[in-house]
Amino acid sequence: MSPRPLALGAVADDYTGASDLANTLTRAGLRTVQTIGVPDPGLALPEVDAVVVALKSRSIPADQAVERSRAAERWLRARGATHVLFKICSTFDSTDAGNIGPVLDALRADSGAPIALVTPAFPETGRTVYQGHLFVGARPLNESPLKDHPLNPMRDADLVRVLARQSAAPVGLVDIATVAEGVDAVTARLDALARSGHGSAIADTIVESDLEILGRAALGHPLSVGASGLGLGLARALVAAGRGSPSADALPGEGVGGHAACLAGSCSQATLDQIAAAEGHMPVLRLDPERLLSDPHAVEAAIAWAAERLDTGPVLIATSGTPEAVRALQARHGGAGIGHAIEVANAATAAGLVARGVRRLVVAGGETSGAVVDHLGLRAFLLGPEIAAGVPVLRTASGPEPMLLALKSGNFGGRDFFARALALMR
Ligand SMILES: Nc1ncnc2c1ncn2[C@@H]1O[C@H](COP(=O)(O)OP(=O)(O)OP(=O)(O)O)[C@@H](O)[C@H]1O
Ligand SMILES: O=C(O)[C@@H](O)C(=O)CO
Repeated sequence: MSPRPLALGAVADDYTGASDLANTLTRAGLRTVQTIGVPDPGLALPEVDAVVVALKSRSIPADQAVERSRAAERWLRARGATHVLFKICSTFDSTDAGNIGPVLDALRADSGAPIALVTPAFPETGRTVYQGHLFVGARPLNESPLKDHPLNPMRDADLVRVLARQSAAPVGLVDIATVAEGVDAVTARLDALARSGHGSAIADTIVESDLEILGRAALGHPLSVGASGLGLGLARALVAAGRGSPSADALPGEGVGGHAACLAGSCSQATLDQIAAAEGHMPVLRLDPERLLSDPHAVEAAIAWAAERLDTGPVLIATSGTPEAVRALQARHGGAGIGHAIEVANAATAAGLVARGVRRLVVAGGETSGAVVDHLGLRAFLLGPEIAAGVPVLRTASGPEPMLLALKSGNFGGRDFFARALALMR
């Protein structure tokens, strides 16, 4: 029997962002699975309302991001998705070279969409958009910690301007006054912008009810671009239209046993605070990135350090550094490419931990999570309980031995995140 058509398809540009979205969709009433890349034909997926295809395409060359996103979109449409959400970061992580604009342009061309509604807003985590400007809490994006991001420092809060530098077509604005007027006003504004040659429009969003309006308006087109907030709006609109599942709840927190460990490669302020808090209740190894780069045995030594302690409880291994330390390291080694070498080391550490019996793994950082999940060869995840806004427990949906993972976006979670995650992962 062929599976029933998907109510919603999503292409996510990183793995933590994908789990954030899958969490939101599940909680809003869509049964959801997260796949890593386009699923192989042999991968058995449960019957679901939504599939989030996770890519690691945020910080790769734009042409590769476009190619992978198009393949994911084709797969989702072949599974019956009439609307596809391109899931980007709620802090619009990108550079002038992309990859949000180039992927948006390509998916819009493929889907025949005249225009795509775009909003990274996620009010639950403090991301709002006003007059096209993105705020992180009370600060504009360019004054938030994102200005110091190791891979894509965000130094302009005006998203109409940011996206216009990346997209081939003009970018318009759906302002908050239009959103406040309701779905018909947003639809009319999108139509007018499309008629005047705009390919996309940044939509203002202050509170969750704005997202419900935007979700309903976005469903009138085949493509939209946004973070979990827009996912919430789309899911609520679909559930209201009878496309959800009464039993869409996350899985109960079934235990998998085994050892537990945490890995941090994110250098975001939230993660730095969480590592400091973890030092109060578990052994923490701060890996010196210089040593990682120069000593071929550094990863092995870190795994041995962990192996001596895992019998007595979870451990945390972190490469994360302060903005000053990151800048100094990048200056010494000539650029942000150094991040990739550190991701490779974190992935090798994860594999060593799993080989020593770790079955519950918390990873902080989107790129870091991508490197770890790829190296471990994990293919799909089912959704478990929510640890913090945007971060669910994930359970592997394939492979011989089940594992529980938490893939934390750098800026998400409170100070006690690692303890909370481990308490829910038994
Ligand atoms: N001490 C360090 N100095 C410089 N770069 C580092 C250091 N430690 C880790 N990195 C690199 O910084 C980057 C952090 O990106 P990552 O996506 O993992 O975290 P994040 O950006 O905070 O999370 P998210 O993308 O979910 O917001 C990775 O490439 C990682 O390898
Ligand atoms: O939208 C967010 O902020 C997150 O899901 C994410 O993508 C960070 O990497």
